[in-house]
Amino acid sequence: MLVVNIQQHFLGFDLDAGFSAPAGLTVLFGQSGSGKTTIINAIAGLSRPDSGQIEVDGVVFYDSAKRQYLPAHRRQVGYVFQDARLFPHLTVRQNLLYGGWFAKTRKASTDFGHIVDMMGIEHLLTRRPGALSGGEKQRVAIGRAILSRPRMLLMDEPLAALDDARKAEILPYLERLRDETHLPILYVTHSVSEVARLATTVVMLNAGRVVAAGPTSEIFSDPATASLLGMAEAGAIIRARVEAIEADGLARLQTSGGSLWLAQHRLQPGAELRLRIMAKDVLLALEPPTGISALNIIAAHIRDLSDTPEGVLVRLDMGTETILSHITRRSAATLNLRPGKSVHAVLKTVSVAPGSVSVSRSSATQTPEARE
Ligand SMILES: Nc1ncnc2c1ncn2[C@@H]1O[C@H](COP(=O)(O)OP(=O)(O)OP(=O)(O)O)[C@@H](O)[C@H]1O
Repeated sequence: MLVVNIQQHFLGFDLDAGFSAPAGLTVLFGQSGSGKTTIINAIAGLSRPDSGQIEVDGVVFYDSAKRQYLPAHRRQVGYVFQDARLFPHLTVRQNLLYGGWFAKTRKASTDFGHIVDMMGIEHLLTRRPGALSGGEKQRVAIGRAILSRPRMLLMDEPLAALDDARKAEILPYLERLRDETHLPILYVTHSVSEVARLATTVVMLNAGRVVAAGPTSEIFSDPATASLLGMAEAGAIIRARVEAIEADGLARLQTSGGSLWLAQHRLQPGAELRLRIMAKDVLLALEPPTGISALNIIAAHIRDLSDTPEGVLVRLDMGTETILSHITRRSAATLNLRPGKSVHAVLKTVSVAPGSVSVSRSSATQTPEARE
């Protein structure tokens, strides 16, 4: 577990940020200039805050009150930057083993094989970085960071320099990294779809302060987060499991609120997914609507309503999950929406996180099962 509580003053900017990041992938998320780089530089030991504490798994990196400061080279923090920063004259194998003081032990060679396999870079070991794609270089850079046996990993926008195809290629490796290494990973990104796909915990920063922190689904279904993201990006993330691929090719998904159907051809029964449901794509009806093309209609209860500059954001409980719907003030008044009321949420679009993987637009007439 990483525990951070630091203060730093620059001319025109004050950072005062406290949060903890458990094992798993914690995304540090916030607008440009909100203090993300200042925080990760302080954790890496590249800069010293004015005051505060930083601790990883009980090891004190910095404690101003106790005058403790562990220099960067003794922190054992793996750092992955936007650009892979590999040595161009060394092969991939040599890059991976660079500084590999541990390389002669049997455990080390097992680790090497395991990490090479986890990052899918076995076939690249004899190449030099010049002969790798951007995504491959990043996988090697991540492999190198893990091979240094870090206490934790810091990743500063590791996909920002890649095009969408390369991003999609690397995301499954980041998921494996998150699920198999049990390292705390602090990951900086501007991309909501990366957060949706990867984050187990989200720390939202605004002007040097932590404005929200917690499990991803909770943070994204919070109206306060929605207003920070803006209504075009606001939306909940819910978990789903693929139950079956039906005869017409639609995948039937089980969520805690009921079944959903998705036209996603690459899904396999049993797969666990994260779905992103944008607030602007959720309509509300008092009765289960009939004769409409939307396939995904789920019974829900209104938890609360909050005003936005453009309308009303409705927070809905759907089983144990929470989703958001952004509607006009006139609609909210006409339907007399209030907390506790039962409604039917019509999901125009459900996308598998990240949004770039696939988007399902339902086209069939509603079936009786679709109302479940
Ligand atoms: N060494 C410094 N001296 C003075 N001001 C600094 C210094 N480093 C950062 N700042 C200021 O601190 C604020 C936060 O910067 P920081 O780089 O941490 O933000 P960020 O969230 O990482 O932004 P971005 O997403 O653009 O990388 C900015 O206003 C920046 O100008």
